Amino acid sequence: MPGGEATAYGYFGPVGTFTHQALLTLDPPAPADPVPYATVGQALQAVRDGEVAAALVPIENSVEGGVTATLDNLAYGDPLVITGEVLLPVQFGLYARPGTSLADVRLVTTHPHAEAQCRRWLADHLPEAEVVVGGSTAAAAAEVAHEGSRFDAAICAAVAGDLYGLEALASGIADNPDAVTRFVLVSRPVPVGQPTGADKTTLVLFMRENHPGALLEILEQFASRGVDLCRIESRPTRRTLGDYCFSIDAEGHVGDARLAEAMMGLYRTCAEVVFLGSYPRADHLAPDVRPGTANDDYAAASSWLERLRG
Ligand SMILES: O=C(O)C(=O)C[C@]1(C(=O)O)C=C[C@@H](O)C=C1
Repeated sequence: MPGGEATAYGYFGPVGTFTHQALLTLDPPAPADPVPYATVGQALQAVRDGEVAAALVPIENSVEGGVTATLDNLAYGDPLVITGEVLLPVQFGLYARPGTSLADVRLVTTHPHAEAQCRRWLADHLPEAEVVVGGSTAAAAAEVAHEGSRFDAAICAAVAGDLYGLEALASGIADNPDAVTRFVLVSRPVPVGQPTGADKTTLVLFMRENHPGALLEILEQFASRGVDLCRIESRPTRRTLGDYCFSIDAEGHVGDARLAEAMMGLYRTCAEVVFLGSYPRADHLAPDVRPGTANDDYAAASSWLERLRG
């Protein structure tokens, strides 16, 4: 970087995406002049290239599930780590150029996750309309705003509709009004922060070979140490059809003895364990520590073993 290390953050843009709104709620706040990128891949590549200090990208939605562009990029690209997360309730509206009525809408554009979250409304209110999925909800709004755009309307946030000079044809159109998207702040590998008592750890696990009970062996590492999982999904390894790895969020921090022990068990059991960071939970929920799994319990067990070994 000319002029030294980058300090600005990147995000999945343009201005007006849900990711941009989530960025504005970061605590501590993001440095001034965040940089929008048109795709999750470009935002994460900018972090790898040192163009930005970190990037905020969506990873999971309460209705549509994992954002595969993010999960796969983190699992397979050059190493990156998650240092924080943000939760944002997401609500959608249908926005069009002023003067358009609902009856005029034939062609709609939006982000694939937004389309999936408004499917019922679209089937009920615009059964004849075609939906073309594109970059992001805000990019869809910007596209519709062009005079002469082939699209009649965009599904996006009210912020994006207003920003790009569109008018709401309908608001609150999500099939589930309580949907929440989770975003993660990603940087190049940095020393892991201190445990806060309410943390999450993200891992990707590659198995040695497929065999009966392989997933159970992974789950046992967590279960026997009283570690709860917040998310587990399988993703193709891209090697051969039917070969999958597991993307996991576990409750706790690599500095917590029970999670560290579970990770050592995974290291022994799996072909590869990709550590994607331990970071504070956005909901500040502290884990329910099962009897015998606190740091003191592990320390007492180690001292006992040391005494036995003389
Ligand atoms: O397109 C946007 O506005 C985004 O920030 C992306 C994204 C997603 O990837 O899930 C974020 C939240 C909504 O669920 C829909 C789209």
